[in-house]
Amino acid sequence: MLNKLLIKFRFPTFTELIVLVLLLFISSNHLQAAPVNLNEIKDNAVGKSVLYFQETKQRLSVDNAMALFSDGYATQSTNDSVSLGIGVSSVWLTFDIENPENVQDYRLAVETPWLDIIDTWLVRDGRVVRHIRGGDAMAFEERPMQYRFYAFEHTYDIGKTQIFMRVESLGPMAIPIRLSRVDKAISRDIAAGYQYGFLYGIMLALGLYNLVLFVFVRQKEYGLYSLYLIGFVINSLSYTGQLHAVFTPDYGPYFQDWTDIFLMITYSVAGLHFARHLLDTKAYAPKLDQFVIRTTIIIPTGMMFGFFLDELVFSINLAFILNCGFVTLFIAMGWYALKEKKPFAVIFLFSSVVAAICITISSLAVAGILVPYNDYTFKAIEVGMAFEAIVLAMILARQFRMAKRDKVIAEHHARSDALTALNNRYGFKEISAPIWHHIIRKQRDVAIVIIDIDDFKQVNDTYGHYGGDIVLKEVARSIQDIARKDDITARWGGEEFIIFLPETSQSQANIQAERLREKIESQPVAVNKVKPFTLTVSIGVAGTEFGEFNEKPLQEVDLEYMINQADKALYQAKTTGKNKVCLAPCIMAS
Ligand SMILES: Nc1nc2c(ncn2[C@@H]2O[C@H](COP(=O)(O)OP(=O)(O)OP(=O)(O)O)[C@@H](O)[C@H]2O)c(=O)[nH]1
Repeated sequence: MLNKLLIKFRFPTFTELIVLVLLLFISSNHLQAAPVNLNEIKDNAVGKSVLYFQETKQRLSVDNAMALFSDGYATQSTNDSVSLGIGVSSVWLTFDIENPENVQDYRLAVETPWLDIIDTWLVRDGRVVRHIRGGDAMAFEERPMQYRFYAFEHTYDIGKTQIFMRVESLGPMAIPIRLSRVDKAISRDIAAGYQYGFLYGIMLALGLYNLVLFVFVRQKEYGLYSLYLIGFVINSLSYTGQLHAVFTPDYGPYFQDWTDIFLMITYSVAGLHFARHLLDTKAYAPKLDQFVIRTTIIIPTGMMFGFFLDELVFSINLAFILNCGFVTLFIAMGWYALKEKKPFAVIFLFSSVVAAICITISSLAVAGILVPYNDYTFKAIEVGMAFEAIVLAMILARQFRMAKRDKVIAEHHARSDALTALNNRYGFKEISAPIWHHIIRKQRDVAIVIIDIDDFKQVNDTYGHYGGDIVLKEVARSIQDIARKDDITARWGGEEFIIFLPETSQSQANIQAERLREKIESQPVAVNKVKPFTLTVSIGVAGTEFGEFNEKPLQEVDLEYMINQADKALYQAKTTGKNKVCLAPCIMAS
């Protein structure tokens, strides 16, 4: 009829048009996808050669399915991965393999590890020559290959081999099929082994490093971060089957499924709490913080109910919800931290967004939406997570350094006097104690000088507290100027100062003290442009001569006693006219 139309060159009648449309419709129903030519492929996704349909009611036999395909009851896949959503009915797929020349070994793999049951029938000349069953629901050791994904190898004879597959799964129905020459598949496996080894190696090393830090530093962040990272790596190894192939080959799919769910929930919960602590969200985003806490209580509790009631699908859904929420909550926490100008917020948010983009790329690629399915897009999720892990580790390392620096600063503040920047009483004791013991061991001389500003109350009364503070700073500066490198200077109390002079006898210390007294006396102090006034100090000195103090060997004296003696000498200086140096045991020096 079509020929007639073309030969006569006239407009078709209405009836002819109807027939033409029907013919077109029938021919489109008899879909004929291009076969996969083994001459042309080495290592290819074959999705675009695939026809598929979904079972509607009861389970079909392979003969029923073949009949339906030959009746044209199918849809042509336009993507490398056939993708139909979550919780959908089982799918039948078919494609032809054309081998024009040599008999060759090929590996067929379905590259998502979560598909429950996959059956493949190889058909030649209308006869099933091989049936291969596998999938995630089968124990690892019962699968056609001890491999990450459903896969089998086959030697294809010359001519056409039809492939019929049935895929059943409760999880996302994404079916990326790859046909590779076995040698190519093996080299891809080796390359993937290196890539995964590298990524997981980094993540595990970071996880373990932070675990060690947690054990020694006892800071929650390190523990949570290491749980998050190690949990993620073990989860990846578990759902790709590698963990079970090595450690738990006999435990079966029930154990494997629940291990995946437990690990997924563990690392998500640890990751979320890690982010809360790192960013301190409780302080400025209490609602979000509470939401995260509740989420990490409710979902694992629900999951445990699912576990006790043996509701696998319910628990899987909860784990997926938490996993999706995980990325969103990370970004939300990062966003709040950024608004609060928290340190590390920018880099935290950046790494979370990169991870989220990578996860989306992999998900879309596997779902066959917008993003082409290939090795890079498939592994984007791992790369994204590794990137985030490294960035978070860097943040933790920086935080560790900052915490150490803060500790040093805090310790310094605890030991020094804020007004004069000299040591305070605590700092003085801390520093001088070991030197005191050293001097005793070596039988050297040592001296203590205590300085008190004369009539300081009057300074305060005349020039105010502010003026008094200026005087205190001036005296501290003079003490610093006179002191030698090894002397330990401190503010001992209100307007009292102390100097610890190692390797110095009492007579030498007396000279130093006298020098100091003269220096202060000769240096008028100015407060608020008022006429400068003169200060005086009284000083008490206690020290050894030839290794003896008050005719006692130094071993029989302690530092407190020597300080006490210097204080008594100071008291004598005060009570006998001020502006003078007195020596212990209370001998007038000048
Ligand atoms: N401005 C200022 N005054 C202080 C500080 N610490 C203590 N004082 C004051 O120092 C004064 C010490 O007074 P007193 O103990 O009577 O001693 P003084 O007036 O120096 O008399 P003498 O010691 O007998 O010469 C008090 O008025 C304290 O309030 C301080 O850090 N800054």
